[in-house]
Amino acid sequence: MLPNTDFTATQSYKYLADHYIDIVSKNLKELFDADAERFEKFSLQFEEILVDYSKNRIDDETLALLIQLARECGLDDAITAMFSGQPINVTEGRPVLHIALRNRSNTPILVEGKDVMPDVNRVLAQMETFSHAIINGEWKGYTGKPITDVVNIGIGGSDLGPVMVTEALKAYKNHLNLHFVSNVDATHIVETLKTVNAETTLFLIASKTFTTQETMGNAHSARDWFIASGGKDEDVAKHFAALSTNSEGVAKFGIDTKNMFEFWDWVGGRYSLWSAIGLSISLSIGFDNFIELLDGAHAMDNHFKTAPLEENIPAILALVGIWYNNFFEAETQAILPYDQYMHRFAAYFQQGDMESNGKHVDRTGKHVDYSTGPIIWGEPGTNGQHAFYQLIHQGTKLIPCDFIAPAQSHNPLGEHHKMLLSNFFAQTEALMNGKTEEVVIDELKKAGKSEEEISKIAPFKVFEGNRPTNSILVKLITPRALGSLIAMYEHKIFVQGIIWNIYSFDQWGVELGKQLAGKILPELKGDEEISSHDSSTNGLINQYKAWR
Ligand SMILES: O=P(O)(O)OC[C@H]1O[C@H](O)[C@@H](O)[C@@H](O)[C@@H]1O
Repeated sequence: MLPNTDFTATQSYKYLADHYIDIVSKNLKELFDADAERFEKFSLQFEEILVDYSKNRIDDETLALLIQLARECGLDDAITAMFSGQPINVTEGRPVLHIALRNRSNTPILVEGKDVMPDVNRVLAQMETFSHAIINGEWKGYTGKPITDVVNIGIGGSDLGPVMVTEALKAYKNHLNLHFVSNVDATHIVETLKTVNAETTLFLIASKTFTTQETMGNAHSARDWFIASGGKDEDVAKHFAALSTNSEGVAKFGIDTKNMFEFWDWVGGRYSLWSAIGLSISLSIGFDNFIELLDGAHAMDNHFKTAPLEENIPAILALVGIWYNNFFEAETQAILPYDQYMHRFAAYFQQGDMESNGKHVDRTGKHVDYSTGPIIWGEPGTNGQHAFYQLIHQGTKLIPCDFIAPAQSHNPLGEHHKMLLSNFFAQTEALMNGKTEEVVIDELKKAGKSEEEISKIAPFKVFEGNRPTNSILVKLITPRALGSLIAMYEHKIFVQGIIWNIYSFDQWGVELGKQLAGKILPELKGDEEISSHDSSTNGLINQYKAWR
C-alpha cells in the first residue's frame, strides 16, 4: 500500500525551507556562471528525448534534498505498489494499471491473484483485426460501402487522449477522416453529422462507465440520425462500436457486445488512451503505429521503475515542480509545445494533472495545509508568444514553463522549422537572462534617445529574468517518442501525488455538479416558477424559462 507521510513534517522539508532562503536570493544566470558543467549535470537523455532542467532555480543541494524528500515520502515503495497491481486507488478500491495496457514485455501483472495480461492482449488482438478491416475497407457499411469516417463520441478521458494523440500524430494518418464529439451542446454533434454520410460512417461510443450524460445523449442522437438517414436497427451493428468497461450498459444501448472493446476498472479515464479507448488512434494511424505508441510508453515505464531517482526523469520533473509549488508558491505550470501537431497536449494534461492532483484532503482524510496540484495551461508556441508570454516575462507571477520541441519537423518547409526553433531556444534564454536596466539604457542611447526620454521609458523595458523553464527537445515526434512523453508526464503526476500524500486516481470533484445538474434538468421542463434554490440560481433558471 501507499506510504502515508506528511511531507511538510519530514527532515528534508525543513532543510529545503532553509535552503530556499539561500536559493531565492540567487540568480539563474549566476548559477550558470558559477558552474561550467551545469547543463551536463542537470540534463538527462532518454532515447531520443533530451530533458534539460538546468534553467531551474536549483543547485546540487536543492536536488539532493528533493531526492531525500522523495525517499522520506516512500516514493520507491509507491512505485513498486503501482507496478505490482496493489489497490492504490483506495477511495475507489482499485489498482492503477495503465502500465499493464502497454506492458509490452508481457510479464504477468496480478490483480487479486489473476494475471491481467491475457485480457489486455486479447483486446489488443481484437483492436488489430478490427482496425485492419476498417482501414482496408473489408468492413462494409449497410449499403456495402467501406467506412470513410470515424466519429468518436466520448468526453473527458474518453475524448481528450484520442484527440490529442491523433492530432499529434497526424503525420502518420491514413485516409480515414476522424471526428470527435464530446460536448453535450447539440452544436457539436449536429455540426459533425453535417460532414458525414451514414452509409460510410462508424461511430465509436467511448465511455468507461457508459453512463456519462453527455456521451449517452450524443450516442442516442447519433443513432437517431443514423436511422433517420436510412439505416435500419439491424444495420446498427455495422456502424456502432462501444469502448467500455460496462457490457450491460452497452447491450442496453443496443450495441452488439461483439462490437464491444473492453477495458477494466483498473484503468483511470484520464489514463485510458492506451486501452480500447485508443481505438480511434489505431484506426487513424494504423495498429502498428498504435503499438509503437505503447512501446514508447512501456520504455518510459521501465525507466521510471528502474532508474535511480537522481537520473529518473519523471521523478526529477515532479520534484522540481514541487520546489516551485510548495516553496516558491507558484500556482500554475505552463506546457508550451513548439509543435503545431501537439496543439492539444496542454489541454490533455489539464485533465491528466488537475483531475489527478486537484485534491484538498490527504490520504488520511485530513484537510491539507499546503498547496497541491498546480493549474496546468498552455498553447503551442509561437502563438502563445503573441498572446500571454508578456505576463510570463514581465508579470508578477512566477510561472514555471515546460518548453517542448522536435528537432526535426514532419513538414520541413523552407526555413519554417529553424524560425520555430529559434523562438524555442530564445524564449528560455530570455526568461532566464532577462534584460537589465543598464542594457536597456545602453540600447536607448544607441538609438539616439535623450536622457529624459530614456529615464521615462527604461523601467518598462526591463526584464527581471530569473524565470525557470524546462526544455524538452525530441528528435522527431514519432508514435514511440510521443508514447514516452505522455508516460513521462503521467509518472510526474504520480510522483507529485505521492509527495503531497493525496490520492491521485479518483475524481470525486466531478460528482457534485453532475448531481445538481440531474436535479435541475427536470425543473427546466415545465413552465412553473422555480424557488427551490438560492435566489441567484432561481433567478437565472426563471430568466432562462422566460427567454427560451
Ligand atoms: O468514460 P466515461 O465513463 O464516460 O467518463 C468520462 C469522464 O467523466 C468524468 O468527468 C470523470 O470521471 C472523468 O475522469 C472521465 O474521463
